[in-house]
Amino acid sequence: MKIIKLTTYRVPPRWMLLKIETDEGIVGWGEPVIEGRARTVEAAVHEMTPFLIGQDPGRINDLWQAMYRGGFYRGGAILMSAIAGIDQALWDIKGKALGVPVYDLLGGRVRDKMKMYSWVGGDRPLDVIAGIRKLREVGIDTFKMNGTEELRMLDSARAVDQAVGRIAEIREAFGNDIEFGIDFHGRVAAPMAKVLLRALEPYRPLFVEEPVLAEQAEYYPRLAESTSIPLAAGERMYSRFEFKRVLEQGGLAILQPDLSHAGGITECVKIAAMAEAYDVAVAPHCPLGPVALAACLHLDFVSHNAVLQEQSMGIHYNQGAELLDYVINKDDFRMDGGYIAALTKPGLGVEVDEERVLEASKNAPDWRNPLWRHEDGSVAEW
Ligand SMILES: O=C(O)[C@H](O)[C@@H](O)[C@@H](O)[C@H](O)CO
Ligand SMILES: [Mg+2]
Repeated sequence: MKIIKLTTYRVPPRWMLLKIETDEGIVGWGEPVIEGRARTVEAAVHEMTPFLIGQDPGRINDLWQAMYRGGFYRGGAILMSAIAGIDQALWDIKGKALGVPVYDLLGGRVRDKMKMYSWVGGDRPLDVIAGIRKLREVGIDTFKMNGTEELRMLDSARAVDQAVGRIAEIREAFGNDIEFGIDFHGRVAAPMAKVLLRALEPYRPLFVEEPVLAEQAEYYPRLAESTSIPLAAGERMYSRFEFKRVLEQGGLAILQPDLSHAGGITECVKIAAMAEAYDVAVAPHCPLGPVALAACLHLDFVSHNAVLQEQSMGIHYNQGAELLDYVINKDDFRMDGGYIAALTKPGLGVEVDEERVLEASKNAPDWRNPLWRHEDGSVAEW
């Protein structure tokens, strides 16, 4: 079998889908994208295309190594997202060619169902209680929200009380009937991280995500010493070589590699295995589309240490299209009591509605995240 064509489709709300065609008629889908940089990743995918045309799609490991090492410069959000989407599509092709779901190519399922969580509140954590109430009606009991609005490197007791007050209200309203992660979203600088973690301690969040920016990873062990709250990070780390360092230094209880940013299934399965050796859990990051989610689920179903899966249904970013709008087999993504069953169709298990994708790609917006500024006019982490 040979790869004959790669086609990219930028689609609302902010995703990009990649279709890889082969000379035997089998087609694979991937989701190479960095939110807000879809066109840059698209260019990276098209730069890799001449190398891929004519190659055997079944030699996923060799193609991955050649894409990663062959260009001399390597790693980073753009190149690893391009490789990720191509990798996902290659696994999709291999599974379809052999008539088995990707998890069966990786040794089979370690679980019967996977625990999911949903976002509540938006860029600024608003109406969280109402959001939780609504999702609990459909059996969701695990949530994630932003922990703060803009936060200065050194901010006030009032800002801390505001952040903590919201969390206190959640525990007040729902007790231990629900669990929730708090995403600091990189908005909290090291001086404030310890203050906030200490203040949140009594409310026992399930985890705090990106307690500091990924470029401040050396703080993870120090922050972990100061709190019993499990710390999570990973959406802005792009290869096992980055995750190696945070595992060696300790501090993270949960790794959150993104299957569309960190080299795809081939790389993230390795990252999950590395984490297991350090007794660290994995909870793949996935605020994206259905192909990215499917790739996450195949990793979840073969990883003993996979504990939670993010999905974007109802997320504040999904303006203009929802998680399953481009999917024909919507029922396969049904959640039951906050869990999802394995995707059992051959390959990734996503039947892409190609017509819908083509139509939507005709006027895809160039999504950008907002540029936030503090009251003094300086740039604030979003
Ligand atoms: O945890 C999450 O989902 C992420 O922090 C998410 O909010 C960001 O990755 C966003 O998609 C960036 O544009
Ligand atoms: Mg996050």
